[in-house]
Amino acid sequence: MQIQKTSLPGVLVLVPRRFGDDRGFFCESWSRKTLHDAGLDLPEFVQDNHSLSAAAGTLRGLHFQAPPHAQGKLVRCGRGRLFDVAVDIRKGSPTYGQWTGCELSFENGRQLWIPAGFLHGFVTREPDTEILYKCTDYYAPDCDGSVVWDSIGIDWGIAGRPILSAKDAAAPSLNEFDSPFTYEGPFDYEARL
Ligand SMILES: Cc1cn([C@H]2C[C@H](O)[C@@H](COP(=O)(O)OP(=O)(O)O[C@H]3O[C@@H](C)C(=O)[C@@H](O)[C@H]3O)O2)c(=O)[nH]c1=O
Repeated sequence: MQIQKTSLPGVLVLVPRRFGDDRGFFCESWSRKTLHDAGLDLPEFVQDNHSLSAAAGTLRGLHFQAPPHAQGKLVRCGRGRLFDVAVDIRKGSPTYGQWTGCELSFENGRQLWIPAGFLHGFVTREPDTEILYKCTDYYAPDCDGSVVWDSIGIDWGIAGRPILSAKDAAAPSLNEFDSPFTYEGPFDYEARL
């Protein structure tokens, strides 16, 4: 398992080991023990999500759940290719409003760890792209929130407008948004990695 820091402290790229053979490959896509041995203890995951986006250029986000149901997410791509993005929305954070992104694909097997206190969104780069992610809290529609995709200066790598849900198209901009998260200092694991 490789663990790589990103430009946003707290957000990590994880690359599980793949064992290839004549049949294809095998990989442990999640192992609490392997991560613990590498110095990374993530919160407990309680829900796994899976979605399919039929067309390339489909953008879902930027989403969060507010406390007390804030979610950390461990994201990977099951089929196809997508560009996954995290944005720090913790008030008082030295990196408030900053974003980082990573291409996740079936081919590269990368995963992105996005802690609570960050927006999450992605755009698909191939038709029929599947995303799979583990969440640290259950879906709580009353705590669901979003920020519009084009109010942060993210380079999504797309030409023209993406395909959006009506809800995502009508989301507030980052400037209009009052974040429910507050910065509580650096994540313990950053110093250990
Ligand atoms: C997120 C979610 C949605 N739903 C339902 C609500 C709705 O009827 C339908 C589709 O929901 P949405 O349009 O919100 O789906 P989607 O736009 O794919 O939302 C997801 O986007 C990515 C970026 C995330 O980070 C996720 O946490 C989630 O917010 O699924 C659940 O039952 N459980 C869930 O956990």
